[in-house]
Amino acid sequence: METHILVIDQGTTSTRSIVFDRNFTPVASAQREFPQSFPHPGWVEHDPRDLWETSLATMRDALARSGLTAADIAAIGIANQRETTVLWDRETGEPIAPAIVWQDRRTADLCNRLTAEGCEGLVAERSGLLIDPYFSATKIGWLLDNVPGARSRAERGALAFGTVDTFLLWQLTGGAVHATDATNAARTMLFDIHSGVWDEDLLRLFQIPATILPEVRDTAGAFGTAAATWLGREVPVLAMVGDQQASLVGQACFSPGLAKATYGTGAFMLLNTGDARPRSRHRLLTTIAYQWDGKRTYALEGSIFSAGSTVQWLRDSLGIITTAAESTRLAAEAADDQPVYLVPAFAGLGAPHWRSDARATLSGLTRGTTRREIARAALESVGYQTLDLLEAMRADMLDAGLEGAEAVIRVDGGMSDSDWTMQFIADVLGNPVDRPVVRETTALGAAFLAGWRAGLYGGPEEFARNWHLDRRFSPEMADDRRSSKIKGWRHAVAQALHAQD
Ligand SMILES: Nc1ncnc2c1ncn2[C@@H]1O[C@H](COP(=O)(O)OP(=O)(O)O)[C@@H](O)[C@H]1O
Ligand SMILES: O=P(O)(O)OC[C@H](O)CO
Repeated sequence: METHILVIDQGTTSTRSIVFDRNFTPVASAQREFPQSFPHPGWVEHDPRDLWETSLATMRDALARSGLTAADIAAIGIANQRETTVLWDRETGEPIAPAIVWQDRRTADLCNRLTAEGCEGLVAERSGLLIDPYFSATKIGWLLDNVPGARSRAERGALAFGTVDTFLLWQLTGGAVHATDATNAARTMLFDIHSGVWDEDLLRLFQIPATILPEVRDTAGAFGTAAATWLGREVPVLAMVGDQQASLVGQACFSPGLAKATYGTGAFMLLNTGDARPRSRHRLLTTIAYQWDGKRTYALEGSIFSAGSTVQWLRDSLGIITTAAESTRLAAEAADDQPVYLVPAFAGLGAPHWRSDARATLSGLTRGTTRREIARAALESVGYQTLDLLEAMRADMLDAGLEGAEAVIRVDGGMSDSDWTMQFIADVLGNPVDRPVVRETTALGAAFLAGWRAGLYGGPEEFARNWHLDRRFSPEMADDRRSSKIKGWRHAVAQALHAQD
């Protein structure tokens, strides 16, 4: 009986596969890490074969652990790290080079040049994005120009491009399907998010031949069939979705005004804007939240580069904690009267600043400062950065004459385990923060989309009714204390930015 869903969650540092039953309860999972490669400063690469092999291995392991067989699986859903770029040979399926990961900054000079030449308007208008090495377009161009023979092979139709979803689908279907979904296409900087097609002007600007591009399909829909070789029987692939959009779905943020924030290594906040595509005046991204039945729903997105990674820095570089959870205990014991600020610009600052040259600062130290105050400053930095994103989102919504973001934000990701941090976020936002019972929202979102399309489950309304609150964190901080803390943060950010000027 085809009663279960198998999800691949292919992330930046590890791949997981989870088997869900028809009520979206996870019944078995498997996880594998794979090597990260940093061949030069600012470069980040993955071996695309690792992404596929860990996907296959974890799918098989999760299925074996569930005690089920492929005959019990109604559909496969894929959620994936976004923007990461793969080029492969259509004949052999072999990648022509390592995947260039979303974090890779090697095309920064080209992006700066295009911005200086005034191309930002066209890019923002069509793709909803800012010109930045984060997105796929300049990564593809780099591969075409730097892998010997790549451009001419691409021009004669011998190469295929894909984000990770597309590469995994190609492998799963034995090269039969070269497709992506609208959420992933929206991250390439080559896609017209308004009409839902590859954009000829952007392709010309970034010098990308159309021959390499995948077909763009609905987020929930038919993507072909995984070959019987992999799981012992053919299984349809019925959903593909970028991981941050997957968690927006998993958090049941289907109505305009609903927002989610995922706190993992970095943090990503997405606000559902419905049919509206507000052009951000505060350096946020306009992106596709999901597409089904040919209809696109949009979102505003802000990304914070350092969230959980700031806690990892306390652990691995400073050595002042031994586990991530210890940061919470220390922060709770910190002296209240010490205004210590950590601006975690370890990899520059993301939205709304987009300053890759900014560097981290730790300020307000006195002779009495201990690791407690530093741990608290690290956790608080996540709250302040969330505030900066939320304020930018509200201002954009107001400018566009749209309803502002609803007061409640749904949170998930590893760091949402920290009650102290979630309470601080609620305090500094002056808004409630809701944490759901199920925090595997990325895989859950992909499972819902595939299960819905497989006919195992009703639509979004039914799924939304099954979203359950674990805990609401309500703001408790006094207004004057809140204002003075925010003022201190703004001052610290200004210092971090000016230090580079
Ligand atoms: N109790 C906690 N307090 C603070 N940070 C935490 C806690 N638990 C996990 N983290 C942080 O959350 C991150 C892991 O979250 P996860 O969602 O698994 O990340 P990713 O998917 O990006 O790998 C780590 O960076 C870790 O430092
Ligand atoms: O793989 P994650 O969870 O770090 O997510 C990465 C994002 O999709 C990058 O845009």
